[in-house]
Parts: sequence; C-alpha cells; structure tokens
Amino acid sequence: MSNIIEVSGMGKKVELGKNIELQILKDIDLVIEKGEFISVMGPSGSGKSTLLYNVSGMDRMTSGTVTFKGQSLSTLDEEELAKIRLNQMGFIFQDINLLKNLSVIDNVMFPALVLNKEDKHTIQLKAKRLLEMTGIQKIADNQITQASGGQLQRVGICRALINNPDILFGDEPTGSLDSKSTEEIMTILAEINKNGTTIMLVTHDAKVAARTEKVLFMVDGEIVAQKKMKKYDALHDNIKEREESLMKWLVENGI
Ligand SMILES: Nc1ncnc2c1ncn2[C@@H]1O[C@H](COP(=O)(O)OP(=O)(O)OP(=O)(O)O)[C@@H](O)[C@H]1O
Repeated sequence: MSNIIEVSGMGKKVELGKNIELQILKDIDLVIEKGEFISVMGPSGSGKSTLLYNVSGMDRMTSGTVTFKGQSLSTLDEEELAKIRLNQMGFIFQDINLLKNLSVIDNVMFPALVLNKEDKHTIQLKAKRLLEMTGIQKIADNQITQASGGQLQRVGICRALINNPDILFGDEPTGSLDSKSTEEIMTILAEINKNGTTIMLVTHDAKVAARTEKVLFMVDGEIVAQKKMKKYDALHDNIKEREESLMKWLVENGI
C-alpha cells in the first residue's frame, strides 16, 4: 500500500517568553498509509492535537518534513496549504463551528460552494447523499441551532466529506458525545474508511481507538508506542475483545 503522509524528524517549538521555549513535538517520524484508520492517544498535554495540526499543515512545524501525497508541505505558502486542505483534506472537531445562520444542508454544501468546482445542483445532490449516509436527511432544512450534539457531529462529518477528501482528520470528534452517539459516529467513520478515505483521529477514549487499526501513544511530545490491529469489522469482530486487548496493551506498556 502506498503512503499518503510521511513525517520525518518533526519538531514543534514555541516561545513562551524571553528565553523560554517549549518543545511540544520532538523528532517525530510517522508514516500513514493510504486507507489506514489511525488514532492517537496519550495523556493531556502530550502533544496529540499539535501533532494532528502539524501533520495536516494547519500549523507550521519548526523542524523536520511532512509530505502529503509526495508533496512537501513546508515548501507551500499559506494560500497553497489552504487549497490542499479545502480540496483534499477534511476536518472534524469536538466543537464543530458550524455557521449558525445557515440550515443543516447549507452548512454541508458550504465548502463545496467555496471550492466552486461543481454546479450548485450537483453539490446539493451530494450533500443529500451524505445526509442520508449519516442518517440525518430528515433535518436537512432545519436551522443548525435546532440540531442535537450527535446530529451536529454528523453535520460536521458531512461537511468534512463534501469535497471528497483523501484524508479525514478528527480532533476528539466524539469528545462531547454520550457512548451511544459515539458508537454511531464511529460506525459512520468506519464506513467512510471502508470506502477508501484515510482517517487520523485524536482521542482519549479507548472505545474509539479500539475501532481503529493503529493506535499511536504519545508522551511528552514523542510517540512512545504503537499498536497495530486488524481493520475493525463491525459485523464480525467483537468490540469488547478489542477494547480489552487495547487496555491490556496500555497497561503492559505502563501507559
Ligand atoms: N501555541 C502554543 N503556545 C504555547 N503552548 C502550547 C501551544 N500549543 C500547545 N501548547 C502546549 O503544548 C502541550 C501540548 O498541547 P496539545 O494540545 O497538543 O496536547 P494534547 O495531548 O492534545 O492535550 P489534550 O489531550 O489536553 O487536548 C500543552 O502543554 C500545551 O499547553
């Protein structure tokens, strides 16, 4: 399988004050294969979100290289990076930042209208299909302010997918959801991954990580352990066993 992302020697340092620096990421090497479903775990403050932002070109690392589909991100200016993010990457966050004055479907369509590659009718059809896939077609014309937390997260996923990204990045995408909604969102993400989209998620939740196929564990800005698993198949795999195996691995590694 080919690599979609290659990270070599990634460091991220910030200045906190005069002569005070914080090295948030330390010499990270990481390869993400096309079609992989990866999660990043680790204690609070270990650098998980910073890793996600730097791998996706949302933030600028201070040392090392990242290539996305063979192209080095550090050679690109802000405009070029923004274009890649809009065209080829999707983002879902805990706080989804949807546009409050637009309906559900208009929020989903928005990035495609900005990209301006297809006509409005085609975009609308695509948005409807995504709303159906995530089970929220009935609220398509509702105002975004009327949607529940789980529905908002689904809208966020549809919006992230409208431009057919190669990779979807999620920073605690289920962080504000109850366990039932978390399971439903993870089932949707597994389906998206099965259809070929690479996914990288930051999570505190072992239930979420157990549904991915590679778990990276970070401590103090470094990836200290990795667990590779079989791709999760909701129909045939026992999720409890995967969660237990993941918890055992975390304990065995003292993490
Ligand atoms: N721009 C910044 N300026 C200063 N410190 C920062 C900056 N960004 C991150 N940090 C610090 O770097 C460390 C790692 O932050 P990061 O948000 O990546 O951790 P995390 O593992 O995602 O944490 P959490 O699980 O709590 O979200 C933290 O100590 C954070 O306070």
